[in-house]
Amino acid sequence: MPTRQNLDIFFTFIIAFLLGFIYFSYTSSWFSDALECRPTVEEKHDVQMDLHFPIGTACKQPSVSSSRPDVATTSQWLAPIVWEDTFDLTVIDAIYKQQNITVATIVFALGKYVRFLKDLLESAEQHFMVGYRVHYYIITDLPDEVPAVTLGEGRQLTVIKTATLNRWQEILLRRMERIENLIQYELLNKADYIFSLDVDSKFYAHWGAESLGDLVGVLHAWFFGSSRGQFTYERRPESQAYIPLDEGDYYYGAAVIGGRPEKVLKLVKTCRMQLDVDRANKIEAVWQEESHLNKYFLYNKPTKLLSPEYLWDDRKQKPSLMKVVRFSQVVKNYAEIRPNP
Ligand SMILES: CC(=O)N[C@H]1[C@@H](OP(=O)(O)OP(=O)(O)OC[C@H]2O[C@@H](n3ccc(=O)[nH]c3=O)[C@H](O)[C@@H]2O)O[C@H](CO)[C@H](O)[C@@H]1O
Ligand SMILES: [Mn+2]
Repeated sequence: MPTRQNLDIFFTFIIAFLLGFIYFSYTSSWFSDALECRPTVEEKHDVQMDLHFPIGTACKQPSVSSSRPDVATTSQWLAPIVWEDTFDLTVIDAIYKQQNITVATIVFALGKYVRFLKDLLESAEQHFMVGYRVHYYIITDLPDEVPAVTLGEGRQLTVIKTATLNRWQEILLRRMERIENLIQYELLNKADYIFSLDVDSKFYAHWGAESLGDLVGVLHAWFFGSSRGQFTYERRPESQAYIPLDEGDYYYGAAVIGGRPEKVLKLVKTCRMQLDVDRANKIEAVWQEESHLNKYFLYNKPTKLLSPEYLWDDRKQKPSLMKVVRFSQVVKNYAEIRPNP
């Protein structure tokens, strides 16, 4: 016969167990992932990253001739260069949608640059990785000024407070180090892909999973088609970002850097170390972290290149080979917006 005391102990135990269960399921991401059957990043490496194509998906037959004879669609090392009409979104989405990926999107907005966040985020919600999980990480010294933007399903935003810096050059030089920390302490096991984006920008058209790759660079709008001698690489041998005049593939814009977390980590860590050496030697590369990025990409080739459709400039006339502008730098008054000349 159960006594009253035994029953009390029994029910207390049940209630404690239920409370523990609820607490654990709220606090443990492992638990919620397991409940949702979301694979760990390691499992994804093995299985999910295969380009599995669902049986019975209708799509056009690929052409054997080039769909874009007017532009180069591969680099010398056979990395694709992504242009409109070089990919079939039906096929891309059939492959990537089922991978249930999360794209971490890192944006710096310090000082007056917070004013660009609203347009950037609102346009991203319309055009950027729509239908995929996106986690924005906004790094700012003015967290209270981050605008409230309505986010779609599967999309979230985290604000990270950082110290104010009074030189714009310093803000740019420190980007690599901050991205390195964020990946190392937060994103390695949370994100499948990463993009770092300039905040003074806006999305105008589709930007989707065709942009994903192990290491992704973008061809700078102002230097596309220029000869390598004209690229604004760092030309002083004293800097770690030095590139000789007779070397160089493309001029890459630092406004867009992408890839798998471990690949981007290697990039930002290497650039940060080179920046540290330059700092110790009291030399600042001509285009700050962009010069170091260009050096990195010269000797560590990106696996996917995004055409200038993915980094245009509102001030620039659109040539006929540009069938679409997806993402573009907005016009700004440098003297008014930057903390120093
Ligand atoms: C299109 C492109 O590739 N742009 C690059 C270019 O000039 P940009 O003129 O595009 O540089 P920028 O003034 O937009 O600065 C780059 C980014 O740093 C952040 N920021 C900068 C200043 C500030 O006071 N607060 C703040 O938050 C913000 O995210 C901004 O978008 O060269 C810079 C280095 O000199 C960077 O490599 C930029 O990515
Ligand atoms: Mn910019």
